[in-house]
Amino acid sequence: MNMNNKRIALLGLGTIGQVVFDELVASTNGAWQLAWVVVKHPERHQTVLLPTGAQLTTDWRRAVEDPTVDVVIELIGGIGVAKEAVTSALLHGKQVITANKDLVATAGTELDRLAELYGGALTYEAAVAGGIPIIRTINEGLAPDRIRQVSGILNGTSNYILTAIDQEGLSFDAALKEAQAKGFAEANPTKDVTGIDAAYKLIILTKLIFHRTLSLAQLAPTGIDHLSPRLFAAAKEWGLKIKLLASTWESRGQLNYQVAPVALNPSHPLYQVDGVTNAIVIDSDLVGTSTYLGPGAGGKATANSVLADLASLSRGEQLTGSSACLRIENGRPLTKQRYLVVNPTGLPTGLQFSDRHATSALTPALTPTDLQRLRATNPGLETLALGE
Ligand SMILES: NC(=O)C1=CN([C@@H]2O[C@H](COP(=O)(O)OP(=O)(O)OC[C@H]3O[C@@H](n4cnc5c(N)ncnc54)[C@H](OP(=O)(O)O)[C@@H]3O)[C@@H](O)[C@H]2O)C=CC1
Ligand SMILES: N[C@@H](CC=O)C(=O)O
Repeated sequence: MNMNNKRIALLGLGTIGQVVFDELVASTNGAWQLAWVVVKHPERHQTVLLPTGAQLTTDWRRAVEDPTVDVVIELIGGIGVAKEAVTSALLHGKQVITANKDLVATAGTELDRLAELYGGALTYEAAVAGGIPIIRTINEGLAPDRIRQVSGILNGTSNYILTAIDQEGLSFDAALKEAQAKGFAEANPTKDVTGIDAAYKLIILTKLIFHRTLSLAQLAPTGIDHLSPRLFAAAKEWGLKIKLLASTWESRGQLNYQVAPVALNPSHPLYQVDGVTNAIVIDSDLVGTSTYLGPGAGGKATANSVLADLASLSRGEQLTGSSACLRIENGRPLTKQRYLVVNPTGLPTGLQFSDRHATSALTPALTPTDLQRLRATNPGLETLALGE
C-alpha cells in the first residue's frame, strides 16, 4: 500500500461528504488523491467538478473494490449499503474512515476484527460528538488514566431543538425543521429525537472506555419526543434547562448507563451547553474531571474529524486501542433522585412539597418505587429527573 499518495474512494456527497470532497480537492499536500466519488442520485451532482483522475459512480463496488484504492471514506450513513461497503473494503484490506455511529455501535466489533484479520484499519472519530476529538482524547490523552464516568450531551439535533424551544419559544416541529435545514439531523430524524443516536454514541464510548459492548435494547434510551409543552413551561418557570444526557459510570465494580432527558439546575456543568454544541464530562482517577465541548454536528466540524483520521492514517498511526480496562459486572442505574413533576390538575397528591408552584413541584429524593407510587396516585403526572 502506498503510504505517501493514498487513493481515496469517497462514499457519499451529502452534508459531510461535500465538505470532505471540497477539502480534499483544495488540498495541496499531495498526500492523497481522490479516485472515486460514490452517490445515489447522480442527477443531483451534475455540477460537481471532479479533479483529474477521479470518477463519479453510483456503484460502490467499483470504487471500493478498485485495487488502486487505499482508503475508503464512508459517509452514506445507516446500516444497509454502508455496512456492505465497509465490510467489503475491510475484506480487501483497505483503510476505512467512517462517521457512521449506527454502524460502529452495532457492528464495530466484527468490523474491527476484519480490519485486524485483513491488515486494514477502521477509524471513526467523526462518529461521536461531530467536531470534538473525543475518541483521540480517550484513546491517547487519557490512555494511562482510569475512567470512572463519561456523561454528556451527544446529540446536536436534540440539543438544538431543546434550546430553540426554551430560548426562542419555537414549537418542537419548527425547531426540528431548522435542525434538518442546517444539516444536523440524521436522514431519519427519529433517531435523533428518540435518543437512539445518542445511545449509539454512548455505546461507542462505553466500549472504548470500559471494554463492554452495550446493546440498544440494554440502554433502552428515552428521547425528547414525548416531552409536553407543559413540562417545558414548568422547567422554565423553575429556571431549569432540559437536556438529553447520555452517561455510563462505574460504581462498586458495576457498570451503569442511561440515556434520558434531565432537567438541569443552573449549577450543573452542562447547563450552559446550548444549540448544536455537544459536551462530554469525563471523571478519571488521574486527571479528575475534564470537559470537552464543541460542535456536535454539521458539515464543517464533522468533516474535520474525518480529515483528522485521514491525516493520522497518512502518518501511519495506529488508531485502535483504548484506555485502562475495568472488570465490570452488569448493573442498573439509580438509587434516589429528585424530580420535576407537573400535574395537569393542580399539585400532585401523596407527597409534601416544600418547592412548589401552582401545577408543578420539585420532589424530595425518591426511590424508583416512590416515583411509581406517585405516578399511580396522579394519573397524567409528568416527571423529569433533576440534574444537580
Ligand atoms: N450531518 C451531521 O451533522 C453528522 C453526520 N454524521 C454521520 O455522517 C454520515 C453522513 O451523514 P450526512 O452527510 O449528514 O448524510 P446525507 O444524507 O447528507 O448524505 C448521504 C450521502 O450518501 C449518499 N448515498 C445514500 N445512499 C447511497 C447509496 N445506496 N449508494 C451511494 N450513495 C448513497 C447520498 O447520495 P445522493 O447525494 O446522491 O442522494 C448522499 O450524498 C452518517 O453516518 C451520519 O450519521 C456524523 C456526525 C455529524
Ligand atoms: N444527527 C446527529 C449528527 C451528528 O452525529 C446529531 O444531531 O448529533
